[in-house]
Amino acid sequence: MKVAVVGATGYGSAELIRILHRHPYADLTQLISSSTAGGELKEVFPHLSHLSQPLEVWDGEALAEEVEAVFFAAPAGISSRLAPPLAERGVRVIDLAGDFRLEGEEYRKWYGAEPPAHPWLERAVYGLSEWSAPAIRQAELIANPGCYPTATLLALLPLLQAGSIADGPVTVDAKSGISGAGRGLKRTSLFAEVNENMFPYQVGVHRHTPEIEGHAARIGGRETQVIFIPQIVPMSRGILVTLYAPAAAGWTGARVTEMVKEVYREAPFVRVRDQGAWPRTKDVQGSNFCDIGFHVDERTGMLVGMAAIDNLVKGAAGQAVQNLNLRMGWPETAGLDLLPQYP
Ligand SMILES: NC(=O)C1=CN([C@@H]2O[C@H](COP(=O)(O)OP(=O)(O)OC[C@H]3O[C@@H](n4cnc5c(N)ncnc54)[C@H](OP(=O)(O)O)[C@@H]3O)[C@@H](O)[C@H]2O)C=CC1
Ligand SMILES: CC(=O)N[C@@H](CCC(=O)OP(=O)(O)O)C(=O)O
Repeated sequence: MKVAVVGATGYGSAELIRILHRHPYADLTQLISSSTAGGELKEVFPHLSHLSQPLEVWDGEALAEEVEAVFFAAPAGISSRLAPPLAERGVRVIDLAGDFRLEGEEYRKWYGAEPPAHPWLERAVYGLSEWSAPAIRQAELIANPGCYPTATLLALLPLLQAGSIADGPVTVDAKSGISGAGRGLKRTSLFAEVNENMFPYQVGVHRHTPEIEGHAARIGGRETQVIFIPQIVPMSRGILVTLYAPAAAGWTGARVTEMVKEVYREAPFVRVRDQGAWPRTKDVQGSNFCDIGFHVDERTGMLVGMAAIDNLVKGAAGQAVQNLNLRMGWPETAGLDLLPQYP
């Protein structure tokens, strides 16, 4: 099946190209670029200098004729304009940006912009693959989750569903490699700012706060407030989320672990780690795995959940391909049988 990527010169696109290159059913025939149309892929990605693929200008009409699915890997605000006309014409859309993840009012408040026009915001399906597969299989437009919400929700949702944490806010301490900020030039992404440095940013105002809370309520069935503290750590890739909440009565670390193993028994990309074998970013690097682990501190009664993903794979391009696989009825793992790169 022919597919296209919009936003061809970014990190998310590079990862989509890597994954789709080995996909058995999807053929990446169109790369759409706003900055480099008319050029070639190898000009912007020297690591792909052996591939000759042109970068093309956006033409929605032509795209709808030529491909059956389009991945949007551009910043927020692009897909809300360009994706609905494609979806109207039956092209499957998978959006890596945040345009279709929040309800209208929330979007206005946290993105400071107008949400996508009715009815596409309502019709879009939030693509957390492990939790929304039946809806994803029918979806016209898939809102791929953000990287931090993916890691957080995969650890948090089983706890909410099983009642293993008491009511009250959940603290989400989240650390990310700098590729999460994209390939654009920013002072906070410079080597001298990131190397041998760690820093929180957007504390209390990050857009992933409403995304986590909204989908924790919608999927997990329980209103939950989160205190979300994103931080940059001196790595290229990887996210480690540690969440804290008071455990409900009777839940030990071992019991939580067994319960969550059962929840993800048939999920090919979620690996629930045994007590002591805690998730590590290097164990998932370059792969679509999310590793999660749980501890209940007997002295304080606090439950600690830990989740590691590669932000560009399970946090972006990998989950996007997983969602295409679900949508098309292909094996969920098609193109994604990537072992982590270690060390
Ligand atoms: N990096 C990550 O870990 C994750 C990213 N995401 C989301 O995925 C999307 C892509 O992210 P990522 O690849 O990291 O971002 P990058 O900044 O690396 O790339 C985005 C690309 O979008 C294109 N683009 C189109 N219009 C514009 C514009 N007005 N301004 C700037 N760029 C534009 C550019 O490609 P061209 O010039 O070829 O058009 C650019 O290279 C974003 O929405 C991001 O929030 C989601 C989860 C994780
Ligand atoms: C390290 C870093 O900067 N990370 C990005 C999150 C990447 C992501 O998931 O972005 P979207 O929700 O916009 O798709 C950030 O904090 O904005």
